[in-house]
Amino acid sequence: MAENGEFSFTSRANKTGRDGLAKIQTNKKEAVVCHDDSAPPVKAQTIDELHSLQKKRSTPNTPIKSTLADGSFTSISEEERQKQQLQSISASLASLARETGPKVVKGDPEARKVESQKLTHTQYTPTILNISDSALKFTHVLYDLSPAELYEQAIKYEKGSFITATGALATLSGAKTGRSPRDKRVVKDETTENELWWGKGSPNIEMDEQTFLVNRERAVDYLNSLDKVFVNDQFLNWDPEHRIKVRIVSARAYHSLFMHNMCIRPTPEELEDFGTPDFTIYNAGLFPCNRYTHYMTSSTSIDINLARKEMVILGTQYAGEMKKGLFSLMHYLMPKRQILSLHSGCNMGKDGDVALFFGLSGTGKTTLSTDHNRYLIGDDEHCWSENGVSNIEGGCYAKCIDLSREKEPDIWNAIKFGTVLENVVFDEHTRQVDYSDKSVTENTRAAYPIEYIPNAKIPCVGPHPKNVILLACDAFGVLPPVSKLSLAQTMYHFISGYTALVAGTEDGVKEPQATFSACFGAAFIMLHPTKYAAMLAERMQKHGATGWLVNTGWSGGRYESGSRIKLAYTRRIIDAIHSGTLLEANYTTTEVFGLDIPTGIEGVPSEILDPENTWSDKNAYKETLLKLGGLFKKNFEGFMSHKIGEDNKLTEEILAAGPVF
Ligand SMILES: Nc1ncnc2c1ncn2[C@@H]1O[C@H](COP(=O)(O)OP(=O)(O)OP(=O)(O)O)[C@@H](O)[C@H]1O
Ligand SMILES: O=C([O-])CC(=O)C(=O)O
Ligand SMILES: [Ca+2]
Ligand SMILES: [Mn+2]
Repeated sequence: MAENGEFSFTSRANKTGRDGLAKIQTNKKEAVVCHDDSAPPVKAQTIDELHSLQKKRSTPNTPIKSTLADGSFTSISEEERQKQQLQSISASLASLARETGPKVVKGDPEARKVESQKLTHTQYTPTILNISDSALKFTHVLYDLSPAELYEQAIKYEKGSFITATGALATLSGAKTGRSPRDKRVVKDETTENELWWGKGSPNIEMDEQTFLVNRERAVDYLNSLDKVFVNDQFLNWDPEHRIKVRIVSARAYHSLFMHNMCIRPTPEELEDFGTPDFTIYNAGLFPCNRYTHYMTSSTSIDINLARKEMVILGTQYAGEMKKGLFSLMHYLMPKRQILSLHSGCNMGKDGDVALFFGLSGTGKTTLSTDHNRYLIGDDEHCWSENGVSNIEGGCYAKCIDLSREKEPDIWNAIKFGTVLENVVFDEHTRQVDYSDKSVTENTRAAYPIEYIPNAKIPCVGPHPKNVILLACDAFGVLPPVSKLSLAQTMYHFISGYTALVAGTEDGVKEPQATFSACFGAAFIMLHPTKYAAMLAERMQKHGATGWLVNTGWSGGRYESGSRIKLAYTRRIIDAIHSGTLLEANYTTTEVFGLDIPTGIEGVPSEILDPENTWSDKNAYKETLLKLGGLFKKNFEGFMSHKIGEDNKLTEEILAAGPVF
């Protein structure tokens, strides 16, 4: 690896056509020479002409409509439509201080080099108050490019972009290979001060409007200083009544392709009628924030301004920031409409039975919602409204570490042309990915459109959930592989949001690290956790959903003596939940956590169902169990004074549903 953190594949990558192609010298008069190919000659006089034939122009879209003052529709010319679109993009990229937008022109600056002299740019020139050099410069916009075009852009201009053996686009996200929650700021104004969750435990770090504008200007100036920017206009939420229009302005083809895959892709007709976006992201990627700016504590800042409907990203190229930034937005907008937003996966059986999968990062939402025998509604972000469930996204974001074809065939097969593969390591020659390699990061990821999963349910909506499955990866090895929960227990564990991972291995000390993250996604919620919990309780009660706690972590002892529960067993457990057989099983109740555990499940060794059986040292088991119980209690102290729902009854039940000892 080179010192800049990027891979260098010296010889191979640089051999191709750097010097451009030489002009063919054709000589018509000498065409009598006998050639062994009998095909008609190519209809081009020069190589450039030949290349221009290769790219077929897309068939024009259906007639473009625009609304007249009297409400009737009229067709507008392609030229006029382009002009309107460019005006909208120019307005998006406008400097607020100078009150002027950049001169925006569509297309790749490289492709236009030759023609540029004769080209008349369709430009937007607003009333210019102050002219500066930046206002005289053109910014080329690569608008809603196709995956193929984005591949070309990435490979040509973004170091670290390669096509893997199965056709995916391998990329590097730079210095950041995960989100930066401590750099996520939200503008506190008169409205958000009262509406949002602030203070201890809240993910919303405050910033003021002025500072937001400073960062926004920095991002916009950076983007406008580039030769070209990428713009995606897309949707969030498959529920047509509550669809949100988002625009993403970014500096990298990687980011544009990532969002193309992760958000809902508009049809050409929908794109024509797109209009003004409801929310805009300015992703300046590697360009840092100014550390002398008020509130800045590092070179990274991810800033949300709900009033302005904008988000600015400075100093990180990790694409997950965009995805999860929009999720935060939905966690604000949806509850305002009485819709519950959830960090969960979701799938549906042949009979229409829907299951939600909650859990923190790496606990199995994507793995377990991607089930060959069920329809995938979504792997990570959903809404639960009066009408049922809907996916917020149009793609999946799967963890790839140790991915295997046998255990996760549908995810494996989704890693093909169009898929973004982040931070993986592959063979220099064959471009075969080594999924076990953690050299860049353990958080290797694949982002693919949901249709890449063969049994995806399109549109990604479904009826009210029947089962609510809470996933925890318990590295202490004391939580049972599955427990049936009462409503109060479901709320207790939902608010706790527990998981535990094994800490870093560098110094040989492997102590499980318990993490509690309210609503299994505290990093993304905007309101107090009890607001979401109350909505979940109300919906589960109304629709008769059953809660389950599934430990996808350790069994047979702690991390050092035990091992992670086999994925095959977890899948059998989940099957028994879906089929309804687990609801009918016999149960016993555990000590301390008071969890109801089944005595038998088809395809799962009965002895593992009660974790106590799997520990050879019973004292160590009890000690570890009490230790974890203590951590739960301590974490829940912060929620003791909050009421959940209309009456105090549920609140009291929830408080009593935690560990007792
Ligand atoms: N018993 C098990 N159950 C579920 N997953 C398991 C199990 N054993 C190992 N795994 C592995 O754990 C990982 C679960 O990650 P997954 O992508 O499903 O996380 P996620 O909950 O979707 O997280 P994120 O919100 O970060 O996307 C996968 O790599 C999977 O192969
Ligand atoms: O957002 C990410 O980087 C990955 C993810 O899904 C999560 O952490 O929940
Ligand atoms: Ca996931
Ligand atoms: Mn997630």
